[in-house]
Amino acid sequence: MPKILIIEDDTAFCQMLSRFLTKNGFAITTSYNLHNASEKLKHTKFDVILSDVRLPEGDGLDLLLRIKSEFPETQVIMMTGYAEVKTAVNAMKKGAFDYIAKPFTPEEILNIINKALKAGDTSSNEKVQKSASHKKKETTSTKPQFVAGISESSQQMQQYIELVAPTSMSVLLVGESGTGKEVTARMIHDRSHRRNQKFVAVDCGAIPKEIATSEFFGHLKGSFTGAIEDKMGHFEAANGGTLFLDEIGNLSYENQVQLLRALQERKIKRVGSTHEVSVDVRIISATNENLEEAVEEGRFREDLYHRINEFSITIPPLRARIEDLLQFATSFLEDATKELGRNVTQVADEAKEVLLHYSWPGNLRELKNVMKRAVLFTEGETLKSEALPQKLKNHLKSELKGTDFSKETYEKERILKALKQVNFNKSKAAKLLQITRKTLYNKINQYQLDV
Ligand SMILES: Nc1ncnc2c1ncn2[C@@H]1O[C@H](COP(=O)(O)OP(=O)(O)OP(=O)(O)O)[C@@H](O)[C@H]1O
Repeated sequence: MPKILIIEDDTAFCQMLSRFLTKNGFAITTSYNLHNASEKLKHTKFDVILSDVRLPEGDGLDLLLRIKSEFPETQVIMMTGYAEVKTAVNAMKKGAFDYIAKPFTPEEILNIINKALKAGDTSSNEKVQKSASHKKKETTSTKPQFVAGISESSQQMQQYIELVAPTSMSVLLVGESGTGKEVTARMIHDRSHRRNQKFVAVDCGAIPKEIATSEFFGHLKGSFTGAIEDKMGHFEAANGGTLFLDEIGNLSYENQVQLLRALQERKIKRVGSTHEVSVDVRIISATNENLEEAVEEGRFREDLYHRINEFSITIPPLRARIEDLLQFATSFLEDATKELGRNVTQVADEAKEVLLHYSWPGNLRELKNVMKRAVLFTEGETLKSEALPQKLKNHLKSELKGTDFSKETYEKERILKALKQVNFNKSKAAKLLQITRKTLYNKINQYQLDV
C-alpha cells in the first residue's frame, strides 16, 4: 500500500483528506506542522508527500529541499491557494513533482497522486486501481515520453501494436518485469477506438484471493462484512474501454473461472446482487511467466489462456535490445531533467560505456531510476560516470579485468562485443558504438577482424 504523508495546518481539511485517501487504498500519516513532519520522516519512508506551501513555522519549500536531498525517490506534491501558483512553480523547479490548487476535486487529487507514484516508481510499486484515477487527462509538462526504440525487435513490436490496436482482439503481453508491458497496453488503448474511454489497470498479483470477486465485479452494501457501501468493480469501471490485467498468472483458479465466465458472457453480477450488467471491455493481459507452462502444469486454465491470448506480443528484455539503450537513456534523462528542474543535456562517453555494459535485470524501470538518480547528482550539463551507481561501474570493471588496457585492445574488444550484440549487423553496430559505418569498416580493417 503506497504511503502518503499529508502536511497541512488546516486540521479539519487535513482530516477530511486523510479519510478520503485512506478509503481509496493509501496508508496515510498526517502532520499539522513542519516539526512534526520532520519527526515522521525520521521513521518512515513515504512514497508521496502532500504538503501545503504555507505552514505555521515556515514554508513548505525548505522541507521540500530536505526531502529531495534525503529521499530522492519520494515525490512531493505542493498544495496551494489560487494566488500561490508562482510559489508552486518555484517549488517544481526545486524538485516538487507537481502542485495542486485548492479547492480540488477528489478525482484531481487521485489523478495527481497516481502520476506521482508512477513517476517515482516507488519501492512498493503498487498499482492503484481506483477508477476515478484512470480518467484520461491532458499531457502535463512532466509526462514521460514514449520511446519506440531502433532495434529490430522494437520495430517489430511497434508494427504489431499498430496492427492489433484498432481491432478488439484480446492481447497478451509477455515480458520480464520493467520491460514496458503497461506502457505498451496503454499505447494499444490509445490507438484503439476506445481511446476516449477508460483504461483501467489492475495488478492481479496484488489482490488478495478473498476480495478478488468484489474487486473485479463490485458488490452491494451489506453483502459481506466490511461492505459498507455499494462498490463498482473494475469491469464496470472499464466499461466501453480497456481493462489491463497485469500479472494475470497470479490469479487463483477460482478467480480464473469467474473471469472466464465474465469474458464469455460479457455480463457480470455484483457480489450480493441478482441483477446482471452487460459490459463491453477489451482485455489486455500481461505476464512475466510462461503461461503455456502454467497451463501444462494445471496452474492456469487452458480455456482462459486462449481467451486472453488472441494476439500475443513478446517484449524483449533490455539486454536483448541493447541498441535501444542510449535512446531510452536520453529520453529518461530529458524526463528527469524536466521533473527535477535541472539542466543536464548530455551523457559523457565514459558514462555511456558503463550503461552499455550493464545487464539491466530490472529492465527499463531500472534504467529510468538510474538516470533519474544520476540527474539528481549531476551539477552541470554533462552526466558523468561518477553519478552512476557503483554496482554498474563494478560490472564494467569486472568485464575488463584480465584484458590489457592498451587503447587498441580495448577498442577491439568493444567493437567485437557490439557486433556480437547486434548479430554482426554493421550498421547497427556502428549506431551502437556511435561511430559512422565508414569508421567501423576502417577499424575492422585496422584490427583485421574476421567478421
Ligand atoms: N517505450 C517506452 N518509452 C518510455 N518509457 C518506457 C517505455 N516502456 C517502459 N517505459 C518506462 O519503464 C518503466 C517500466 O514500464 P512498465 O511499468 O510499463 O513495465 P512493466 O513491464 O509493466 O513492469 P511490471 O511487470 O513490473 O509491472 C516505466 O517507468 C515506464 O514509464
